[in-house]
Amino acid sequence: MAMTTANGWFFRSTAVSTPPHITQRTAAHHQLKSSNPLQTISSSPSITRRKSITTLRSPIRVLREDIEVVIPEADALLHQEHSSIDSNQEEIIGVISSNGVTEVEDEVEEEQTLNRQQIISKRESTKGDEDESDYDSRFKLRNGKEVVAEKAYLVGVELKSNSDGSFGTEESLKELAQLADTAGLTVAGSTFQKLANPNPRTYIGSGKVAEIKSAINALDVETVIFDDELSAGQLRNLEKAFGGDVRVCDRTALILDIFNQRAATHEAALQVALAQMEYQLPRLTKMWTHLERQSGGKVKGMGEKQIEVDKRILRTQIGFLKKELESVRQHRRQYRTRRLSVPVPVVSLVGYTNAGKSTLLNHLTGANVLAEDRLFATLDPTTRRVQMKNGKEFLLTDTVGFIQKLPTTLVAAFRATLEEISESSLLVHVVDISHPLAQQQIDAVDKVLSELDVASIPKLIVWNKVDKVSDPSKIKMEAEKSEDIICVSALNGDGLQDFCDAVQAKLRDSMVWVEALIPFDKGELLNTIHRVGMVEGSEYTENGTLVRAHVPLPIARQLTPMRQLCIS
Ligand SMILES: Nc1nc2c(ncn2[C@@H]2O[C@H](COP(=O)(O)OP(=O)(O)OP(=O)(O)O)[C@@H](O)[C@H]2O)c(=O)[nH]1
Ligand SMILES: [Mg+2]
Repeated sequence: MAMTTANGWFFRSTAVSTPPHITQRTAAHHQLKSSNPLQTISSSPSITRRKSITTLRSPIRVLREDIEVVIPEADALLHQEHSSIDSNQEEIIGVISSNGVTEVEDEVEEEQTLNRQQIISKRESTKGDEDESDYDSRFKLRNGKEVVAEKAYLVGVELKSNSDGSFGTEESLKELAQLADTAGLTVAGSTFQKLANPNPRTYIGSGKVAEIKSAINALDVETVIFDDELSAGQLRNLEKAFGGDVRVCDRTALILDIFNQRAATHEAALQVALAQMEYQLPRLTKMWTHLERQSGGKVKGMGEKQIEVDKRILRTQIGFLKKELESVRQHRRQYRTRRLSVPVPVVSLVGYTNAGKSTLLNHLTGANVLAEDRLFATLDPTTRRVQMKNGKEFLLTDTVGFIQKLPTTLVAAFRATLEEISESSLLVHVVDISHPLAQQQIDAVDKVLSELDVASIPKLIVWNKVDKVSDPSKIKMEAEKSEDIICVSALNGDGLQDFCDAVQAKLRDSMVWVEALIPFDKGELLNTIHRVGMVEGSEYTENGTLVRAHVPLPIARQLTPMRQLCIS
């Protein structure tokens, strides 16, 4: 059965046998989970999957669904999905790959990996009732996409102890509004408060709580989003204080939600699921409240016990996820090793979200990676070959964007993906130079990079979107002061030749100087040196071709016996 609460919340019972308290689920989240293999609530063939819908829900409510669906079948589900992961993974790691964002493909794959138990539970839960059409009517078209028009109110806090001169509270709130928009929410209003210290009970002061409560009533707000991470107690107290069914969540939950919506590959989905569960684990106290409400009064002891059960279940799931992630990564490592054996230098694009990394990759390689004016358009690394006019080539990898206040659980979960960049020959830091907070964004990116052990990799800085600044020539003059900065417009192609030249010069610095005598029967090796190295000179001798060149390390290794030949 499905029912709609006063503010549009959807609840339905489930046919999967679960602890009695784990019975509520939301229809919107039902959709959300389709991008997450461990949470795949796929559907009968007639029910197609939607993307870009509002999926923001209290993390605790999300949690209940996770438990509900995954536990009975977790192991089977993991194995069942593995075959499809592999092909998907190969596609991503391969030299010429797609990041698999095509919605149609996702749907097909989803149907293929449908879990039997889920089909049964889905059928039973939909049998004879109207809940699908019920929540269908909730979706509205916005910017050509289906969303639930759900109103959010944003709250920021300026802590005196936190005046490190980076993002100001108002700027940070603006970014939070962009995040909310990306998640499909409508921002109804926002407020912020200056505090010496956060209130341990409600984070903000009681006066502010009352002010927000009035705004909630006046604006018909359904979700209040805080710009900083809140504790379980603060979340609970704020929900109580605001009353009704108003949901309270924080920036971290919002970002996790966006990642969950956007995870297009199995590895990304696993990483996000892991980050969500780790975020939820210390916030499980909400269960107790829920239990109290269900029984219509206090159920001391019982609730507490249930929390322990829930925590154990969650820890088991975290264990499953980590195991599965390890196996996916093992697979990725094999492809990486294979890729490294092809000695084409790898250049990684890093940068703040929305800086234009994917647009740059698309322009240089003719790729079709999703690039849009939304935060976190890209979650999975995509690698493509860039062929320069002079015949040289390198591999270009697009990566997930960074953001200030990046949830630590996410950084940890995505560490393996990000660590790929630590094996690249060059990092290209893409900056949206037209952004008013460009410097703060650069600092935020450098902060994440400093945690990733990439200090020894040469770096090139690209000031992108020069077409958007008010005085491009001034910006270009500024950039010319440093040989590590290149100005481009990834959108109209301005400066891309300079960019390729700068990449080549930087790559040469990371290569090894060799002089080697290549026997005539090793013509293929000579071709490779010309293709990926920088040949300074070559001459034919009786015994082969004598080359002097900068080459990538793997080629230098291959050339070792020939270098000895040359020396003797
Ligand atoms: N005017 C202008 N817009 C650009 C330029 N480069 C990218 N954009 C726009 O900026 C937005 C973000 O571009 P993306 O390429 O998706 O940015 P990204 O860095 O890959 O973002 P994430 O994947 O979210 O990390 C898109 O709307 C692009 O069209 C540029 O040189 N000039
Ligand atoms: Mg991108």
